[in-house]
Amino acid sequence: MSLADLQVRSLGEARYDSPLAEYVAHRATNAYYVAEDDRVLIDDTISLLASRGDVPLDEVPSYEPGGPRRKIFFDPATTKAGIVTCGGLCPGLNDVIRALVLELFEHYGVTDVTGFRNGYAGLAPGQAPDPIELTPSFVQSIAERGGTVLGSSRGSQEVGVMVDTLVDRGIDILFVIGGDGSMRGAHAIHEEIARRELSIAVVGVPKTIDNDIPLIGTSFGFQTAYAKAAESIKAARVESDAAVGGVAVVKVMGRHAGFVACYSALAYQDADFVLIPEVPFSLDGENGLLAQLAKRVSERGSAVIVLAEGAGQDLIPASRRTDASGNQVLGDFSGLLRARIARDFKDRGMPLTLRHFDPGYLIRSVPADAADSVYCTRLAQVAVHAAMAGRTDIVVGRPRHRFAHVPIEEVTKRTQRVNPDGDLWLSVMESTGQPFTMH
Ligand SMILES: Nc1ncnc2c1ncn2[C@@H]1O[C@H](COP(=O)(O)OP(=O)(O)OP(=O)(O)O)[C@@H](O)[C@H]1O
Ligand SMILES: O=P(O)(O)OC[C@H]1O[C@](O)(CO)[C@@H](O)[C@@H]1O
Repeated sequence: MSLADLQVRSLGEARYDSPLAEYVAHRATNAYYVAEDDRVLIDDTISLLASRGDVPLDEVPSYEPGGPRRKIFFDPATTKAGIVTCGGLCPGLNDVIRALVLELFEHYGVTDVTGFRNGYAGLAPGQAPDPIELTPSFVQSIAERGGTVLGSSRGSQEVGVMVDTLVDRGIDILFVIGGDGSMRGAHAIHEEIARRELSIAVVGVPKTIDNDIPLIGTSFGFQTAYAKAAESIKAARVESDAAVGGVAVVKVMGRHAGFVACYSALAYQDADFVLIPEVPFSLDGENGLLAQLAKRVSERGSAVIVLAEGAGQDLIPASRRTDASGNQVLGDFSGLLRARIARDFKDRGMPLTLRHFDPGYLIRSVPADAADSVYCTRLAQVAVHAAMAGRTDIVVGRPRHRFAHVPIEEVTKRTQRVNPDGDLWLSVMESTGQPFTMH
């Protein structure tokens, strides 16, 4: 694996003493890693990888550590910040908004924070309701509910128009909470800002319940989401165990990445088969899924299949994966699978009670659990420290268990997938007992 040196952009030289300067000075003398020059290799990453001989020292990524800086770029007294949430929902969005606002107000003394409504549409005049003023009292209780108080959207907006809005409103810092598409948008906004030679920081807090954004560690809300999906799998197990020839199909989100399916299936080890987009399989044939399923039901009396929504797409006729305009869409493999199971059990003369569970939107609309809420708070704090220090065109994340700044372009270059040869998939195989190949 060749790992890039992750160059972080900054708006310019830090000019003001940070309100947290005293704490930073204290930390610099006690730090696990030396943060004095704001650009260091993470010590434990180097020693771990180098000691294992996995990666040559010069290929270890140099993430810039997250955290407060002694000097900052923006004057808190005059700084105006904006927050926008884009893309699909994810547990913890309100937690991130809340923590951004509290950190800005309470630790930096920034008192002007605008919440743009309905995603990037809120940055295009006339496309969304007026922005709202975000204050500590407004955000105090918002994390009790799922979703986002700001609203979200997926529409397409002119980058130049969005930057015009930032300029018109005097915004110095834009926080973008969203998925890979939103981060591409954030990078495009940064490019336009740079082209106009403006000093506006763009900092992303990556969001995806699919956990498919690379280099950031686990994404916030992911744990809450798979825990919710695991409840459906547990229910599916109970239902199928109590039925004659009980088979349950639990469809979970995951268009291109099967992380939700893997983790939710591992949670209570209630699944017999996990199907993910990264691992192809056949329905027919001696080792195909249908034969394996019949075998499992004969032996155990029931079976639970956890299906990531993007799995099995290659088994659906192309015409059912294309919309009226010719665009590729997600085909209904769950429907096809259930039809094939019904036919197969009938052909085999086996009794069947087939149940379908679709936790779908439920898993992403719930509030964050305590662990995710903590994670959201810490990510938001790191995002505020980064922005106040003038970092731009970055996202915050926790690669290798260290909060860090990662250039936006690095996280949007590729998407993270379950490695079919990796230890997560091995755990799934061990837990379910399904064969490594089903062809
Ligand atoms: N290259 C780009 N330039 C400008 N805006 C973009 C770009 N790519 C995506 N966007 C905008 O980002 C917003 C969110 O994108 P998208 O719908 O892909 O969701 P997402 O952030 O990937 O979240 P999810 O993970 O839920 O899909 C949309 O408003 C979209 O127009
Ligand atoms: O229905 P929506 O909002 O377009 O979102 C569905 C998609 O969003 C995600 O939750 C996140 O990208 C996917 O797992 C899912 O396919």
